Amino acid sequence: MLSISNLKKTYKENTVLNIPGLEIPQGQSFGLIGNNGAGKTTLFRIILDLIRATEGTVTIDNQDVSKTEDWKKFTGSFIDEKFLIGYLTPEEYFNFLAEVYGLSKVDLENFLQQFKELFNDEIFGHKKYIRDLSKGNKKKLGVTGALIGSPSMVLLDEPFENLDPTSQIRLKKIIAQYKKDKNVTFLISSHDLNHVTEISERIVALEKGEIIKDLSVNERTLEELNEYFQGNANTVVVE
Ligand SMILES: Nc1ncnc2c1ncn2[C@@H]1O[C@H](COP(=O)(O)OP(=O)(O)OP(=O)(O)O)[C@@H](O)[C@H]1O
Repeated sequence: MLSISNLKKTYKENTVLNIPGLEIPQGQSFGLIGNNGAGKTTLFRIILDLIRATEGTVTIDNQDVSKTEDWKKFTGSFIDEKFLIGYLTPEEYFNFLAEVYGLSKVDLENFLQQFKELFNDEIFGHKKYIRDLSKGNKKKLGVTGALIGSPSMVLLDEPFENLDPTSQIRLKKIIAQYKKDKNVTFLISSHDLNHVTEISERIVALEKGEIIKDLSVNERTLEELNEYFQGNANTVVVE
């Protein structure tokens, strides 16, 4: 269970995140949406203790993420390319992760087998450094890296961005499979309302750092979200 209490992030006088309370139970697939600058990445970065909140707490299984380390063992994440190691090849990168997470060579081969279709023969065997991969292939590598080591919670920031349509569908299948087989909690931010609605049981929308929608996904949700963002697009900004 991830629990957020009285969370605020302020830069100078500018409050960019203000979440009085939010609980995400184990195994929930949680979609986070919101326009540019709404606070999605800020929230993920606070959850992962990459930045500190100005006020409030985030706990994972009752452990304050800013004060404990245990949650790191079962939390996978991919926020951006800085999570990768550009001077390694993909093979070297996964060997490194396997060592960190205590996977044998066979464990690693079995793990990577699930991503064979997603990788589409473009990741391995090309003697390319990660820094030279395309944006989409870097994304595939990062998302795969977030799933190594049997995490029980996974945070992915914009996992579908830069992926071709076939890869988007393949990734959705992988996420659904992980959720079904391993009861993994997924926190996924996305600008793609179709994808995020399809893979989430619950969707939270942020606007200017505040939760303005918290929906259990049903057959009406996508329409509701489209109407909401369409309404925003029709709003005339008066300076
Ligand atoms: N270091 C910083 N200093 C000042 N303001 C910051 C800093 N980091 C983030 N912000 C501000 O916090 C707000 C939220 O940004 P954030 O990146 O979390 O939004 P987002 O919802 O992820 O946006 P996007 O969809 O564009 O990725 C923005 O207004 C941003 O300018």
